[in-house]
Amino acid sequence: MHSIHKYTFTLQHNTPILNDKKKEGLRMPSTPSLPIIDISPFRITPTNSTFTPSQIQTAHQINSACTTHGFFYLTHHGIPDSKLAQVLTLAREFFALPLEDKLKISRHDAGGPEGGDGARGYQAIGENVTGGRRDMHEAVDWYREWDDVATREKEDKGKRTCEPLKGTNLWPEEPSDLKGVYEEYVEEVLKVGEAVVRAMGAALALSVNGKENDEAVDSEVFVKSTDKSFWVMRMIGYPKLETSSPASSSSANSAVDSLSDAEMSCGEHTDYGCVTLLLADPTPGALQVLHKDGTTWLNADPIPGAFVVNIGDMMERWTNGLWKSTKHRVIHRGDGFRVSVPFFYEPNFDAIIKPLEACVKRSGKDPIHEGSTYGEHLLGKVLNNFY
Ligand SMILES: O=C(O)CCC(=O)C(=O)O
Ligand SMILES: [Fe+2]
Repeated sequence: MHSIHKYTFTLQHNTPILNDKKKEGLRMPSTPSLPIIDISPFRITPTNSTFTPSQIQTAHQINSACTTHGFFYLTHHGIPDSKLAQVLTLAREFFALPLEDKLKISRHDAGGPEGGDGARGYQAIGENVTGGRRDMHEAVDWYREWDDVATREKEDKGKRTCEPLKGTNLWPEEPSDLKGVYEEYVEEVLKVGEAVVRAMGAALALSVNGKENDEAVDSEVFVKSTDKSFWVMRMIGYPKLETSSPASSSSANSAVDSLSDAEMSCGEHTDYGCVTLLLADPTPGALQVLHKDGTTWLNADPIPGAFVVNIGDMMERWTNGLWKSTKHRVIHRGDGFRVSVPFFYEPNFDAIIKPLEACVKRSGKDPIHEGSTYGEHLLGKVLNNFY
């Protein structure tokens, strides 16, 4: 256990708050913080296989961030602030609608008469469950559309039943410009995702290749496996939690265990895919990231114009655990209604994800997984309510 456990972490300053008496004679531990990474060197398609000095610098920062935290801030990604603001404003406008309007695009179970696919659509507050507990948020999910969707709809001849994940996206009528703005946003954020996984490939190649390995990492491996990314975009609304704060604690377990199921905005989890690009409104103190020590929760407060980026379970599998997908959670006790729009930049549905040979050797461990397609992994998640 920590002898000093009452720290408040904020991202810009990371200042541990101690009372004056305790400050005296105390050697301050180094304060953890999430790194800030400029992705601009990787926004251009490489013309040859050598990296520029600025790419090498960014790649090293990515390797360090993914090894240490699995989380970082991403700047210089090319999406204007005005566009990010528009996406968040539209989310806020949608969630402010009467429930009956939001229910018009409800998510339904796959195979049922409503034509749901168990994945796309709106979930009201408390419908989403994480780790067996109801999450106090509402959300709409959109996925990459299938290329053959028009043919399938014709063949369906009005039966309106659907296999898991095989439906089409549900867009609200109001706000009327939401669909157009969000579809444009998807195109832009896909480019950011590509730049990030290109940088991650470079980071891995630079850190692993030539280090007692006869295998090398192809730095384009993630770009190739995500060129038809089966992405998910989730628009989330969080009402302020009404219940009182749990006993102040830096212990992950005691904090979680003392909460009833009504008290989590989004329960502790890792993301199940490749790379998450999180856009969130400025509400501080809501998103918390579990530090490597396994007990300290760090506030990942938004930095204006930056994405909070984290790696998911598929990246951990690819790297055979060299990079960890980190636990995080949302506890929104701040002011007002919080909105966030995470974009999950995922592998292609049929991409086979298994530990890269060079990473297996570097890790000195047996492969952590025998390999499966991303689609199989995702279907397992959908069928088990994303456990
Ligand atoms: O809203 C947030 O800040 C994070 C949401 C999240 O972790 C998720 O949807 O996976
Ligand atoms: Fe998450």
